[in-house]
Amino acid sequence: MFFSRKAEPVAQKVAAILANYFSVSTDETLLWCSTIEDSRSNASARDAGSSDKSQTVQVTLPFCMNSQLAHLKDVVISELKSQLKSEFHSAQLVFTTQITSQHTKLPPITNIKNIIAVASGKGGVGKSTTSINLAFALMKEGARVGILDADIYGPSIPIMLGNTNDHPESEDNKHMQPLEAHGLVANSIGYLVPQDDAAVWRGPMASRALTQLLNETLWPVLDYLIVDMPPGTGDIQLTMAQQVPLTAAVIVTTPQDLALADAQKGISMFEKVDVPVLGLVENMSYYQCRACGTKDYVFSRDGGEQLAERHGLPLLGQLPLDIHIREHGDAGTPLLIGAPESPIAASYQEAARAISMQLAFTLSPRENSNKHIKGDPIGVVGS
Ligand SMILES: Nc1ncnc2c1ncn2[C@@H]1O[C@H](COP(=O)(O)OP(=O)(O)OP(=O)(O)O)[C@@H](O)[C@H]1O
Repeated sequence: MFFSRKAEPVAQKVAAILANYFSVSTDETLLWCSTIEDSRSNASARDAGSSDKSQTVQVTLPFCMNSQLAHLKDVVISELKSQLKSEFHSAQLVFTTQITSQHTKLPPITNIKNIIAVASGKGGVGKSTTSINLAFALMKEGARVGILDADIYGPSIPIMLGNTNDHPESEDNKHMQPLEAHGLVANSIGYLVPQDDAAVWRGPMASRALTQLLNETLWPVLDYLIVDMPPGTGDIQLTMAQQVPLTAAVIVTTPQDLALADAQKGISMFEKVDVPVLGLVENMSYYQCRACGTKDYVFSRDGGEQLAERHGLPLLGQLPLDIHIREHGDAGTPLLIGAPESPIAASYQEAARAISMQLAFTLSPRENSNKHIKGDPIGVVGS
């Protein structure tokens, strides 16, 4: 078996179909497509006097979308069948995922391809809930994901992961093993110090804690590390955004005017430090009555959409105010784990795919993109 470097006609057709599907250029999608020729089948085809070549087109997507791959494959195969004279079997099209490490101004952290800050201008809008569910949603879509709870003033990730009594282990007193819950690797200031201690830290100590957590954790190879930022847009958040090699940021807001004004400040803060904002997630967009299905727009309507439009940013998702989101978070089994087949879980996954695609389509790959990927350290501690 060998890989062909130049795109064979079938691979070119696949690239054109994908370009149309994702509304990007064929130049981009051609980079995803390669042809694998099975020399054994070719030999047997020749023996049988046939000139048929057994070619497999391999598509390596630079973003994750596992839940949609079967549908995408159906679309490509049915288009190909209408375009090709010869037969093309479904087994001749293979999809894989290889998330690219995107450029950052600061040098990358070992093993982490992309660091995504989830931030909100205002407290209590559901930033941590959104962070954890997006992390699991990205995982479900096929990415390797970790979460870092940088919310020094109210670390809630340990509660949402149901492992508040666990502590990261260290063999050399310098580095920590991250904890693992439901397959997600995590670290949080909440695992290390009593909450009341961290809550009185001043700015420099708080941002030093974040860089230490980031640098001293033995992260396995991760496509995405989600960083749950402390709420607000003050000096502490600005320093954190400056000191960490953030690939991009996602802003969480409710549709309410008050929250939107603060979300706007969040966008400006990341712009100031040259961290691209991928888009907005609107949380608590509406409440849907379980008895009659009526939607109430408790915190106003479509504010996130309008703010996104004003800044030319995508609205990555709209999540309802829903009792299950809160209950599953409190129980240590976030919605994506506790109710993975629910429509709300599907909405988080849609937002996760949008984030992954935004990263792949709007940012530039890092030079020497894999130099900092050293491989998984031995033994991640499970809970
Ligand atoms: N969409 C939602 N539906 C129902 N409850 C939600 C939703 N989003 C968040 N919550 C609940 O609202 C509360 C605050 O959420 P969360 O801790 O995620 O907010 P936060 O913005 O991270 O807060 P902080 O500013 O304190 O860091 C939690 O009890 C959480 O379970």
